[in-house]
Amino acid sequence: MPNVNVISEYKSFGGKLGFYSHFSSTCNGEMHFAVYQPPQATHKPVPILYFLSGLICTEENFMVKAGGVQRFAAEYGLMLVTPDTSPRHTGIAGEDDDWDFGTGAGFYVDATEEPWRKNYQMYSYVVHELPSLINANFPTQPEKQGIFGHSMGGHGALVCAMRNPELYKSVSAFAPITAPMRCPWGQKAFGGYLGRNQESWRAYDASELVKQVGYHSSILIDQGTADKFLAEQLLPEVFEKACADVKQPLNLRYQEGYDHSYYFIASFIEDHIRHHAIALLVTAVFIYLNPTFLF
Ligand SMILES: N[C@@H](CCC(=O)N[C@@H](CSC=O)C(=O)NCC(=O)O)C(=O)O
Repeated sequence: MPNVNVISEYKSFGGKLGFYSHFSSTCNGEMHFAVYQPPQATHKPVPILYFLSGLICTEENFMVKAGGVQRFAAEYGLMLVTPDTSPRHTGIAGEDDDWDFGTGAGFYVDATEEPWRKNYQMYSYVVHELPSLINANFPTQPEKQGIFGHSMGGHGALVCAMRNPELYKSVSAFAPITAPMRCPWGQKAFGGYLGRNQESWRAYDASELVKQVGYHSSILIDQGTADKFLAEQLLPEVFEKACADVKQPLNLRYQEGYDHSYYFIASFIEDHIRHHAIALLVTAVFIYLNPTFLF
C-alpha cells in the first residue's frame, strides 16, 4: 500500500484486522489508524463505517474492547475504520500534561489557536484526509459511509455527520458529549483549540448544529443511566430538546444501570452496527428488489 505502513495484521472472523500508520499532511505528522476488512472485501468493495473514540483512547480501544465488533461487521459486510484521537509526539510544550486536552483529546476540531493549529486538525483529518487514504488503499464503496463514536468521539461523529450529511448516510453514538459549549470538557477543549470567541465553537456543537442544519435521517444514541459523566459532561437532554425543537428524528435510548465504559458499548454494539447496515446496505437490496426505482 503506497503511503501506508503496516504495523500488524490479523485474521479475524474470516476478515482482516490491521493496524497502520501514515504521514498526515493535515496533522503534519505520523498518524495511526485501524481497519477491519470483512470477508466480503476480498472479492468486492464494501461500505465503510468510521468509529471515533473517546478521551485517552488510541485506534486500538474500539477494535479490542467493543465486544467482538468484528463478528457483526463480518456478518453485514461492513469495513470498520478507527482513527487515533489526536496527533502524538508533536513536541508542543505540555501536550501530555492533561488527560482531557492535548494528546488523546483532539476533540475532532480544526484548531485555530497556537501552538495547536499546526497539528491538531482532527476534523479535516477525519472528514477528508483519512477517507481519501482509505479509499485509495482498501476495497471501499466511497459513497457509502457511516460514522459513530463514543463520548468525545460521539460528539465528533454527530458533528462530522451534521456538517457533511452528503458524506455520511448514517450516524449514531454511545454516551456522546452532546453540548460541548456547555460542559467543562468542551469548554476547556474549545477554549484551547478554538480560542475565546464562542461564535467559532458553534460549528462543533451538536446541539447548536442540529438547529442550524439538522440531519437527513434518524440519529441513534445510547446513554447509560449510571454513567458518572452524564449530568455534568454529556447533557443528552440538551440535544434531545434541540432535536425536538426542529423535529429532528432522534432515537435516544436510556440504558438502565450502564456506565460509560466499553462494557456498555459492547452491550449495544450490535444494534448500532445494524442501524448503520440498514442505511448503508438497504439501498442496494431495495434496488435489487425494485429495479424500476432506477427509471
Ligand atoms: N481517566 C478518566 C476516564 C477516562 C475515560 O473514561 N475515557 C473514556 C472516554 S471518556 C470521553 O471521551 C474511554 O473510552 N476510555 C478508554 C477505555 O478503554 O475505557 C477517569 O478516570 O475518570
